[in-house]
Amino acid sequence: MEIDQCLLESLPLGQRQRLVKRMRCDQIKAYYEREKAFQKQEGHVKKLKHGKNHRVHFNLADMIQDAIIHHDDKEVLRLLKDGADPHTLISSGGSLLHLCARYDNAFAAEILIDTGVNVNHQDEDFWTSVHVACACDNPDIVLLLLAGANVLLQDVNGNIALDYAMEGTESSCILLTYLEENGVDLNSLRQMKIQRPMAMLADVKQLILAGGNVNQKNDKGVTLLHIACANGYKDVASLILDHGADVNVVDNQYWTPLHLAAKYGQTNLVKLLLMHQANPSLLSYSDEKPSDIAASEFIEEMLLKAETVWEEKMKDPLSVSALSQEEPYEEIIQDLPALSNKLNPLALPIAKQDSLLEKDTMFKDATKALCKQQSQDTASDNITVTDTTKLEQVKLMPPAPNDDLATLSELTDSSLLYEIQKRFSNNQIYTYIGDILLLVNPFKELPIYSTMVTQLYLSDSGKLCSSLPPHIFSCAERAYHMLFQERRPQCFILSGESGSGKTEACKQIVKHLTCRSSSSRSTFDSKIKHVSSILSSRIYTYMLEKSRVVMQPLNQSNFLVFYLLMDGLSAEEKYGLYLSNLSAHR
Ligand SMILES: Nc1ncnc2c1ncn2[C@@H]1O[C@H](COP(=O)(O)OP(=O)(O)OP(=O)(O)O)[C@@H](O)[C@H]1O
Repeated sequence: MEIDQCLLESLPLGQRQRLVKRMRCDQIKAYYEREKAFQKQEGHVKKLKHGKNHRVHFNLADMIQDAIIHHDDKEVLRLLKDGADPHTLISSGGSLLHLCARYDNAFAAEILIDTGVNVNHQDEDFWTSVHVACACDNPDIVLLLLAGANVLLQDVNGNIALDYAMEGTESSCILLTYLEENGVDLNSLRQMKIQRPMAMLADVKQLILAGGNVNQKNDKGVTLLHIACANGYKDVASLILDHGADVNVVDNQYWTPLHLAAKYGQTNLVKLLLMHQANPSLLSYSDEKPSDIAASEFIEEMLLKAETVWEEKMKDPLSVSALSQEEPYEEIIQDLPALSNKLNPLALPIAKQDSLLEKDTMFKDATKALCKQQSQDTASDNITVTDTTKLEQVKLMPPAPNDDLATLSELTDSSLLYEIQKRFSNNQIYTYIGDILLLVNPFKELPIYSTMVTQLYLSDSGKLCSSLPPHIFSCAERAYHMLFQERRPQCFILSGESGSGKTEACKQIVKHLTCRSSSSRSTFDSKIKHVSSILSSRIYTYMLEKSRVVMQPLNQSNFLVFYLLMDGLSAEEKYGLYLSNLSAHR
């Protein structure tokens, strides 16, 4: 039913509304009919191809990993009976036992040991499952593994499992008793560990003597300086720096040696790098400065001061020479907290730190912070940064009674609007309404999307964590788990008017899901980023709605992909496609 717009506008209001309603009904009817016809056709094609409806299939190796993670004991037994390989390797090169150690699944671990798996299997960082069990403090698994495992096996950093067991934990006590009972002397273990930096120092000296390049990168862009700084090998770092190492060198993830020293709590290395004019303001791949990821407040404070000094230097380059290299950090280093004698458990391979320790520690920190805030002030107006937590963690609001509007006692337009407005003014932009997540676009950057936050929302079961506020990451997490539970594709429906934040929400969902794609996360992440930038309908600060492609307003850009296309085509190809200059096309 087509009606002329002018005619429509000339009608009285009531008549116009009735007409428009009829038009809508016709449209919807036509839409359903088209859909029905389309589905029939699709079903026919699928039947021809497969003879049955499409379903997602998982292989046994994936299914057994999932069953171990979710403590689904029956499923583990069934899968093993159906032929799942107990020697299956997981993405980190570890075994299923590593997975049991990570997820504290003693039942599955026992079954796997009974089938004869190698309890001393080492993953790509040479971690055994005892290393994992200690790092995650899962004492039942430690006890179970002691029966056959060699607890003195070293990982890539020369650390034995005990080095990752926090002092005073049950895992640490079990291991210490075991070592004592077996006559292992802790002092000789320490000596063994000290040999590592000595060996590196000797290797580096030899490299320098032979005229080698101290800035040589490996396939991950990592240099000797990165390694020395992450591990706290001060003598090695000093030597390399004195022989022309680039202090601001970045690896493939844009991590500088300063990022690593800060992240792994190597206070002296942070100081050394700053004295060698390391730039404290460089951003990593995930847009973080070294101060954002500092392992201790002390390091963070040192870096923040250095950032100020650096900024001043940038404003007035002449002052660089006026600044003594030692002075700015001299005063700080005197307050250096006493270094512990214990083997340093922070000297972890980066991937391990991220996947094992960071999540647990952060979660504890964040929940601590959230509880603290909640008891201080439930209205969350007076948010204070606690001593033990990072800024970005506290910016997550504490859970509140109005997190789910479906639970309100009075549900009217005005009560809903009131609650949403109240939340919005608290920067609580996400609200649940039952299963639906409502977002109010804040049009400003909120520190609630960092990798740390996404880690917090990772859940083993897919259940919403009650100590975390509503968030797009929790929806992404739920979809991820539903994928496994229902064994069929999941989809997100993002609805809202133009500019309401659908594209951004979609990006956050993808970001969270890429975190789940464990092994090749960084490459997957960058692939996704590339795709989104090509498909982007917005360029720089211009807004280009898809509907505007047919009518492009003055001074607004086209789709990014169009410029890329024009850039890549030869003159002949352009001619063949009737393309002339950029501005001639809408
Ligand atoms: N969660 C958010 N936090 C901060 N700013 C946001 C958020 N979501 C959206 N924005 C801001 O709003 C702008 C528009 O959002 P977005 O592009 O996601 O809207 P959209 O719903 O996809 O619009 P359209 O339907 O026109 O494509 C973004 O460029 C960004 O500046």
